[in-house]
Parts: sequence; C-alpha cells; structure tokens
Amino acid sequence: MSRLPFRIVAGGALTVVTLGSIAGAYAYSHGLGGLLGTQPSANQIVDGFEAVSGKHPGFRRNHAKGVCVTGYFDSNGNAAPLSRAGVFAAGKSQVVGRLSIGGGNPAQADGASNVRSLALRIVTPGGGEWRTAMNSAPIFPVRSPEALVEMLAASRQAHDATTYGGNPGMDAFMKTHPEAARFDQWLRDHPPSSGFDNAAYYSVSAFRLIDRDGHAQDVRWRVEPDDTYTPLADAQTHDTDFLERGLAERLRQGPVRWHMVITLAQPGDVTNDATRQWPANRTQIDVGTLVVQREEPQIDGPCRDISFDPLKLPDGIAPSDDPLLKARSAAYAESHERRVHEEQRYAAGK
Ligand code: HEM
Repeated sequence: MSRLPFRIVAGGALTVVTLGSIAGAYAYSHGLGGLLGTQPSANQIVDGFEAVSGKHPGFRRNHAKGVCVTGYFDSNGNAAPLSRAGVFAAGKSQVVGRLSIGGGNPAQADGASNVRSLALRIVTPGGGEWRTAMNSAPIFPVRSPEALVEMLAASRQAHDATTYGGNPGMDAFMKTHPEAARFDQWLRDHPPSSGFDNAAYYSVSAFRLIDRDGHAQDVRWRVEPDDTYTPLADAQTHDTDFLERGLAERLRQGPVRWHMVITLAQPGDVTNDATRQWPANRTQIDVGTLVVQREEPQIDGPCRDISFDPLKLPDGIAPSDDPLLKARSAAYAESHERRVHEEQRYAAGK
C-alpha cells in the first residue's frame, strides 16, 4: 500500500491522513476474529498485512523497509536497583538493531512516512537477551487487538476510497473510537524527524521491572537522541530513500547515540492502555547510552532473520497487562516464519 496517493486524495482531511498512515503500518484484513469480537489469530493478522500491502516474499509483513544497525548498549547501572536483568548492570552489551518505517511495502517512499521505528536485540556478556521494537510516537491509536482489526478494516475502506472518493470507513471508526484522536493529535503536533538519527523511539506499551527481591515496578522506556531533532524538510517529502542514505552519511562522521530513559509509573497509572501517556511529572531515570556504529542493508545484514518480538525478555523484565503485547508476539512470529521460509525456498531455487 503506497501512502502517497492516500495523502493526496485525502487532501485537507488530516485525521484520515495521519490515521491512514499508521493504519498502513498496522493493517489487518477483515479477519473473522475481528468481526466476531474475538482475538484475531496470527494468521489472520499477517494475511491482513499481505492483503493491504501486497505480498513481498522474504520481507517483513510490516515495517518491511529498513536497515540493519550494530553497536552496543552501555549501561550506567542506574536501573540495577529496579531490575535484576544483566543488561542493567553497569557495562556494555552487544546490539543488533533495525531502523525502519511502517508498512508492508519494502519500496515505500520515506517521504510518505510519519512514524520511524527502532528495534533492538541486546545481548549481555552473560548471554541474557532483550528484544524491543519501538516507534517514534509514544502512544498507539488503539488499545486492543480487536479495535486494531476495526481500525485497519476502516483504513482499508479509506484506502479503497482513494480510488472511488470519500472515506466513510475511517470517519465511522473515529466516531466509535475517540481514543484514536489522541494519536492523531500527537502526529499533528510532532512532525516526523529529518532522519533516523534524530528521532526518539518509545516502547509505547508498559512493562515491569523485577528486582532481586521480586518487587515489580511498572515502567515504559524510550531512547532520546543526542542528535538534535529537526522536522522533515519539504524537499524530503518527495525523496524516496533519504533515511538510509542520511544515516550512512551521518555514521561517516562517527557513532550515533541515544540515552535510554525509563519512566516509573505511580500507583493508578494505567498499564493496559497504549493510547494514553502517563503524566509528565513521573520519575525519569537515564539508564545508559545506546551507541550505533554501523549500518548495513537488511537484505543480507545481521538483522535480517531476527524477529524483534516484544515478549522476548530477560529475567528481570516482564510484560505488563497490555493486550497488544501478546498479539504482537504472535504476529511477529508468523511474519518471521513466512519470510524465512521464502528465503529458504529462494535459496533452493524453488
Ligand atoms: C497488535 C498490534 C501490532 C501488530 C499486530 C503488529 C504487527 C507487526 C508485524 C507482523 C511486524 C513484522 C515482524 C517481523 O516480520 O519480524 C511488525 C514489526 C514491527 N512493529 Fe509492530 N505490530 C503491532 C504494534 C506495534 C507497536 C505498539 C509498536 C511500537 C512500540 C510496533 C513496532 C514495530 C516495529 C519497530 C517493527 C519492526 C521490527 C523489525 O525491525 O523487525 N508494533 N509489527
């Protein structure tokens, strides 16, 4: 699904433009599960991505366009009292990551994307492993997989409507899901960054840190760039591939750094609703520095076969009750299964 025609046809209907963009990134089909109000299966979800974006063998079914990165995470030890995970002990852990844009089309134009993403696999010297996939928006448009199914069905109608005029599906969705307006407003207030290097990336969902005595603290995390945020320039909106090119140019000057910051929830803060941010006065702890030293094409780079499953967590980090997490884990596994099989068939000449 190309987002550019959608933007043009949608014209002044900014709500539809921005939601249409994220819907492109998280598209489901009209799966039976969604229609019946039950959890959609991973198969239905991934079939849905293919229905919206077309089938692109060997590529991720969402966030298909991206680049592999490598480097390390240098923990300063500040989170060690809160979590027994080895990654938070002071010292360095290896990182293989991926920077991407949403959507299932690997040839999508960068200029049409208003959300950037960063996925990390962090492996400690002791072998503990933490995977996280983050977006440049701190909230998500919907709070449940069922609502996501509805939104994506609506976005599909809106996409079809680019050909036939009007967007009744998305208008109807916005009426029944007013929570999605928060995400829409956030995108309007925060133009996308001019590069991969100068965006912040957020866990969106809440997680729990578990200390050595078994005490749990609800948290969210983000990485804040050392590079100064600048908004996308007008000329970039017409540029298909500036993100990877810009990152390669930036890395020629030296490593790119982000500070990892953990936000501590207070009792009563909701942990099962990714459409809501916590109040701004919550305690924030800088827990270390993410350093990206190198980028490589995803086609044969070290991130190619990794599934950045948000539930692949080390001892000391646990999931929250956010219902998006299980749906994501299942869908990422199904997408991974399909693309790795396709690679194998291609390699075998079948
Ligand atoms: C129920 C909600 C969601 C579903 C069904 C979903 C689905 C998917 C799928 C199928 C992939 C491709 C996985 C692969 O082939 O390895 C993917 C990638 C990704 N998703 Fe989601 N997603 C959801 C929510 C989110 C949220 C809330 C975030 C932000 C925190 C997010 C961030 C990402 C990122 C960064 C990637 C790219 C990972 C990589 O580089 O391999 N997703 N998503």
